[in-house]
Amino acid sequence: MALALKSSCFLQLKKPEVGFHVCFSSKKALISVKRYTPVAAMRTMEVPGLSETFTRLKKEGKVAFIPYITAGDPDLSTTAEALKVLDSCGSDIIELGVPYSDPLADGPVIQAAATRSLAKGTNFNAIISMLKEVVPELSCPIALFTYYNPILKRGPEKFMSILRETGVHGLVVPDVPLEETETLRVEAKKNGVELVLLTTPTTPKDRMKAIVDAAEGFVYLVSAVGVTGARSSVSGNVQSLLQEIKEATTKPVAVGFGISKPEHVKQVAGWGADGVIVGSAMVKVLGEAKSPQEGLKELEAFTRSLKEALP
Ligand SMILES: O=P(O)(O)OC[C@@H](O)[C@@H](O)c1c[nH]c2ccccc12
Repeated sequence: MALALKSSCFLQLKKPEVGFHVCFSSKKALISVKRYTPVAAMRTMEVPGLSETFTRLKKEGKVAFIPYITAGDPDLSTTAEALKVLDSCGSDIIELGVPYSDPLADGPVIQAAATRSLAKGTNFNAIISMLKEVVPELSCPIALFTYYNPILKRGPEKFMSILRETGVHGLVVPDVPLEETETLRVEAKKNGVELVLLTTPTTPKDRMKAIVDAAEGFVYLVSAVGVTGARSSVSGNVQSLLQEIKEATTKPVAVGFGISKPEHVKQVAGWGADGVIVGSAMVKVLGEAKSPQEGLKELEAFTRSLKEALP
């Protein structure tokens, strides 16, 4: 006897990757239970991590384009839209900054963005809630950028598990020296989060070697001494720094600080960088526009112009 299907429903377990489709007959008899993978979880699982992204790009002869924006500037719903715009314009990894009141490594543009964002009431938990909604819609991985304070507040273990649950693939923390990264690295690894480490033009060679050995995802080469911010040209020093790092490691190296124009992006790629990071110039376009809508439009055009300058 055929059973008339009365109702069916989807049940999702706490684990985002496991769900069940349950069917009942009109007489409330259980017909079937099928395991399924929710669409959102499928998307999250398909998105490769940072190092995997670089491996794929290398095979294709491409250089990663990595924009940075500050979360909550001008507000979190615009950040959500901006992430989608950056993703759809072909960003390979997006670095999303958590605003902080004392951003010691940041120049005026990112400082102002953090101030605007904090004035709107942006906090870590709100950023995470926004990301939980948006990450499943993105095809590129997110590297969260934060000063140490929010990590200290929650403890590295809890912090990293939050990143894992949110689908964040990478983490950049500029104010933790290598010697202090041990616990962070252990907890990051446990949670599948790649901890990116930074090296600068003034980092001694031995220390640079220790940094590249410990780095996950990619090595962040800070192109110039000082704070973040657009500069008229990229320091010629970067080419030899890249060479030194490449002699010390096979891990991918992305260059950031002061890169703000298609010419810069092209030049750094020509010097052999595996990725280019553009922060302040992006933040300026988005945060200083007449309206969020204008900002998003300009962000799209600017991203395309930078992306087109890359192989
Ligand atoms: O803004 P710039 O000069 O384009 O640099 C990249 C940068 O913004 C981003 O990676 C970043 C933002 N704040 C930082 C602090 C330290 C190191 C890196 C960063």
